Amino acid sequence: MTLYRATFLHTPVNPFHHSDALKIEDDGGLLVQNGQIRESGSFADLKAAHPTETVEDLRGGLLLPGFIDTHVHYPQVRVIGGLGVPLLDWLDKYALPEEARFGDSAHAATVAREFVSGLISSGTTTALVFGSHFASAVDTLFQETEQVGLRTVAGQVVSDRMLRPELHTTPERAYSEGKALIEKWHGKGENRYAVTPRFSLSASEGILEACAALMKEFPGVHFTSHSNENLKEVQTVRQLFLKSRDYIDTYEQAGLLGRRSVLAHNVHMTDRELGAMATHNCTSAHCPCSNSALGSGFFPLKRHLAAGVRVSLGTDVGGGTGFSMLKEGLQAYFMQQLLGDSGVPLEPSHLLYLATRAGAEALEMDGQIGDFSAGKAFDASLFQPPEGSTMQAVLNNAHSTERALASLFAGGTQADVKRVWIGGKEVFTRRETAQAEPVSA
Ligand SMILES: O=c1[nH]c(=O)c2nc[nH]c2[nH]1
Ligand SMILES: [Zn+2]
Repeated sequence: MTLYRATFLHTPVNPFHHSDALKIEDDGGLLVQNGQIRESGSFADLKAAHPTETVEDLRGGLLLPGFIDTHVHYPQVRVIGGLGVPLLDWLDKYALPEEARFGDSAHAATVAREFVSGLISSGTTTALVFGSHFASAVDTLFQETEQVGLRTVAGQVVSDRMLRPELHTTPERAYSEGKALIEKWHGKGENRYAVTPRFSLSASEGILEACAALMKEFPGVHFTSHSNENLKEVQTVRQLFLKSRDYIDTYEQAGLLGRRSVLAHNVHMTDRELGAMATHNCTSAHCPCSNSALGSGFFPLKRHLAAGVRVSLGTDVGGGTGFSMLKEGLQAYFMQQLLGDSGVPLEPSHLLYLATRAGAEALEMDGQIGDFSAGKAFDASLFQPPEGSTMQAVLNNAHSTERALASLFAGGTQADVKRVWIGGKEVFTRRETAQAEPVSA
């Protein structure tokens, strides 16, 4: 067993429901055996109870539960930064041409490495991933995540209209390729499968039926898609699905909504749609950087909470601007501030919860990951800014550990991630480089 000594913070309960949800151990101890946390508390108590265990000293930074990104696109790493256009134009101009390249296995393998290393080096240990339209590229992604150990819920993206011909499939092929991928990867190591129609705009009723058939045949799989992101998209979906009451109803009528369903965005929601999401116990993945970059709109967090809809956080790379869940937390905070009375004032506890435990709940993995309680896997990220950096000065002089957490969300980047563990295995260690010196006159 290893006794990790660290300043750690976590949210074992939901801060939107409990005012004391943020738990802080300034000099904490986590006793880890076979990748699982056996005991969690103060270092002094754990050391007294286990005087002979090996101690690994992680003091000097903040240890957080590994981030859980609940909406991120594997084939969009290289289109990060396509600014200046709304969703449907962004898809045509940036995302879809790049996604059409994933029939090329060498390209798919190179980007799979970029994608997985981008996530773990940002402190993300679990991700709900929008895969590729090409089954072979999804297989490549799972091979990479299995090798690295990233906890991954992913699936083949399916569509049969309004994208481009290379990205279209048929209901029959969507079913047969999905079935083969599920049988190969769902439950293998830390991989799970998510049935993934791209969005109702690009999916006929036949595609949604094929998705439902897979979910009926394999009840443990997850479901993910997009919904209510952009007004033009919403209007088009309304015209395409004349028998549906609204956007959410297109998925609801197909029988795709349940406890393991995560819908990204949900910016333009009716009260009926929020009620339906609450009834089906599914989750909205809020992607604030993407919503800002694409000008999609302000996420109605207050209305989600009032309706009892679960909310988690996603980076939405590449509509979003990078893999940092710290940046997503900050952008969520900014947008709620800008909403004034219609917004929810977010505190550090909310940001940490949204970036960690909320994702575990969205994926129904909260019995296993999401916080540092005894019994959870040791999935953790150590944030320790480089020597001489501004962030180091800020954290070292924070008035409290809670303030340090707020500062980390405000100014932390990938450069501040020092070490990352998944199930007790260290999957990322920062290479220390020579310190930059100011040039003297
Ligand atoms: O943000 C988004 N990114 C996408 O790739 C996409 N496809 C459909 N809807 C989408 N929204
Ligand atoms: Zn997306």
